[in-house]
Amino acid sequence: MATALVGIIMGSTSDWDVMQNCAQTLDQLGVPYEKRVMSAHRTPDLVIDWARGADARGLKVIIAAAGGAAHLAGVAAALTPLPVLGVPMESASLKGLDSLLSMVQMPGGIPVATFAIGKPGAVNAALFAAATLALSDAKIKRALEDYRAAQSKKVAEAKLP
Ligand SMILES: Nc1c(C(=O)O)ncn1[C@@H]1O[C@H](COP(=O)(O)O)[C@@H](O)[C@H]1O
Repeated sequence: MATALVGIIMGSTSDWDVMQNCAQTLDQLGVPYEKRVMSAHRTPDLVIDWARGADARGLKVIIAAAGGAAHLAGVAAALTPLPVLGVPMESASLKGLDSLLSMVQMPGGIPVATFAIGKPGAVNAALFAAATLALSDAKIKRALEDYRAAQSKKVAEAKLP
């Protein structure tokens, strides 16, 4: 199995329903990844160990998903020099606005590149991670070009009822 280049982490198994779209997109592009559930609130020691070791394990990009008081991405970003992409999960009470704001409003100095709430963000974070890797990987670049071409064809050929 190829060494993982992307680490997908999420605050709860309840985030997987949405985040499987991120994993599927990376699968489509042939980008190797690892995926883990961990929480800055519920498993702080695990997050510290995992994020501190991510760079040395060969990961290049981290995608962190969380909902509500979504601190996971920010805490991971504080623990690693790797780029961290945040995907806010839709929350039951505030529809994900809480997740979005707690992820995007990072203090200066520790960036989290924050994507749209829910599935569009999950897919786009995977595409963005792949685009970052494509800067130095011709195979991933071709896979991204093919993805775009297929997407354009689908839209151009769409039939309305
Ligand atoms: N925001 C965080 C963090 C964190 O930021 O560390 N850990 C869990 N959670 C979020 O809590 C929500 C509810 O979790 P449960 O469904 O397990 O109660 C999830 O969306 C998760 O990402």
